[in-house]
Amino acid sequence: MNDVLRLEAVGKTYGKGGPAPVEVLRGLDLTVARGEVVALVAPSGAGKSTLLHIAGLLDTPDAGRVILNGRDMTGLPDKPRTEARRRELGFVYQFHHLLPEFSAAENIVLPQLANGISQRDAAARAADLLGRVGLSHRADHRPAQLSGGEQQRVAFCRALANAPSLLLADEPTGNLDPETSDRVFDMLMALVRDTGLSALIATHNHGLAARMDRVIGLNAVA
Ligand SMILES: Nc1ncnc2c1ncn2[C@@H]1O[C@H](COP(=O)(O)OP(=O)(O)OP(=O)(O)O)[C@@H](O)[C@H]1O
Repeated sequence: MNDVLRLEAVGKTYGKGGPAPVEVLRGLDLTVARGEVVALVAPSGAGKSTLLHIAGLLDTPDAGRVILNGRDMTGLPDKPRTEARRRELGFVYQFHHLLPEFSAAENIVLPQLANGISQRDAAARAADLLGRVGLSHRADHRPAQLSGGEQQRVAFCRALANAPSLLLADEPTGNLDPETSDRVFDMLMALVRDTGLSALIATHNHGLAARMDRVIGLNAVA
């Protein structure tokens, strides 16, 4: 079981059976091996978000299978899918989506408490992660008090809070200026490598994609 994620012949059509169906994915095969960082490069509208939602168990394909850590997740009820999402997956988006009323550290502690980790262990992990991205001195600041790059670094730490096996990221540095994007991306890669995480990272940036282990292109179906 060396693949963390395996998508087999995945298909997705929005509005199937309706007057204006939109076929987005057809017969898509994709694997992410343990410890591998894969870039997903796709033109706008090709179905990158759809694919990440399916891989992230937030949406279901209407054909094919989604296998996460050797377990076929296709057709499972919501409860085990939600559980797997909370324990095995980490998410980073273009915008940080941090909780504004909580500090950087609290934003990393809260998802751990939801998974039954003790306050003490959660706080220690948050401190460790913030240290790895050079933000120990910002632990008690709220998101609005942080720069865009700092907010995104906290979002990376939050995604890793529960030690997932797979990170799914949608344009994780797309909201930052090119120089900050490069620096913050380096930190994300260091975090991923240090923790032995696997990742599927969608980006329009070919320079960033070239720094990952493998690049997968996604073309529009129609
Ligand atoms: N709920 C929906 N109903 C109908 N069509 C949809 C729905 N969601 C997405 N689509 C269509 O599916 C296609 C793929 O959308 P998706 O958001 O996956 O693309 P994307 O590659 O992430 O694009 P971008 O880079 O612009 O975010 C688009 O043509 C979009 O209009």
